[in-house]
Amino acid sequence: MPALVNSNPPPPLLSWSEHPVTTESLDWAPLVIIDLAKFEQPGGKQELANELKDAVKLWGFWTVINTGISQEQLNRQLDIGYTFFKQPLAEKKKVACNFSEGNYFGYREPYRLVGKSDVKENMEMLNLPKYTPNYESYPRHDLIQAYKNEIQPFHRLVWDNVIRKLFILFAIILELPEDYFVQRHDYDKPSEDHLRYMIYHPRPAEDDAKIGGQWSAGHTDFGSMTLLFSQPVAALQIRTPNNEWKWVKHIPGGITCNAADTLSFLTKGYIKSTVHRVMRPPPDQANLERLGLFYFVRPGDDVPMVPAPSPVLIREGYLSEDEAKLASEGQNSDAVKGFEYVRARVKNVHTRNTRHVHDGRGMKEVFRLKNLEVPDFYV
Ligand SMILES: O=C(O)CCC(=O)C(=O)O
Ligand SMILES: [Fe+2]
Repeated sequence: MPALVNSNPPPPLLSWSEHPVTTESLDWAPLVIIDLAKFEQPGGKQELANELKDAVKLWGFWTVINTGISQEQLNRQLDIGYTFFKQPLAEKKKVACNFSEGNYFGYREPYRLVGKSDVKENMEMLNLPKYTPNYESYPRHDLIQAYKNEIQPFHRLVWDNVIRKLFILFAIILELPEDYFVQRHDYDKPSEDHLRYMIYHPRPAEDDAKIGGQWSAGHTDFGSMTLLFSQPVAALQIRTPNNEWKWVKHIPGGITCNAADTLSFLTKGYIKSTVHRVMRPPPDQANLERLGLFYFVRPGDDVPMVPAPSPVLIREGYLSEDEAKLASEGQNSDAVKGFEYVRARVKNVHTRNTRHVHDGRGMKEVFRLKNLEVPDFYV
């Protein structure tokens, strides 16, 4: 008899079809495009680091192309995500985010009301931890388990092909050893990193009008970096250095990237964590489901949250010699570690009362945890 293998075929996938791009001419953000095909070429890393420098300092957002991730691989992930969201709620809730513990892994259900309105959130998401021994016993939905053979390599591919390279470019920009950020975000070490499927469901115009057309309030991301696989439904806006809101344009095959709060405080504000929000799409796209694929990079669980001892930060006045010395000697046994920060931050944001946000006043506070002070926007 042949060896017994799992003979149940995985459930069939629904097929997600890409929407057409908007024909509206919107006020697009002028994001720099980083061509990762140059990365391995002689002098390529230095060239890309030069191109990326202003983007990380001023804009906090940029787009990468030629990532080595194929359209077919991307489409399969979108099909898996779409199929997941079309399952019954009871199935999706089997593995859910636990915000009381600041745990973002699992399914987030759109049950909350937006601000003071009677309008419900319109977005669902599923956050998948890394496929490393640390998360082997972490519960996963049956559908996700059934497609493990595809999700597992994809999850790591995103890190290897894109995240690793961007961290090397940051290190070059800051004149640090090339592996400085890579080591602190190692795929094989525990961290709160996750691959995310996310879907926004269109709302009636009357409902959107009640909440100022805002699908997601202005915020910065908590971790180190976020990757958003570019998709055609325009909705994401960033707040520019001049405090204007500009739309992020679809770059087919590209990945929009943004630096997040951790990289900003590890570099004393040199790397910018830019405020962004999600709005009701333009009229020709306002009735479409918006499916997205993301990778949220978090600092390693055990990484002390102390500034990088970068000569650039010292030269440009972001960091004193004393702070740099302390950081490089690792004399910060009391410093908050990555896991503690991320969990506390997720818990804080998701369990607080944000009912005043949509009354037009917005909010900027400071999140404090031991040695850390992080600006906290909700606008
Ligand atoms: O949907 C998007 O384009 C952005 C979502 C976002 O900013 C987030 O989930 O942090
Ligand atoms: Fe975000």
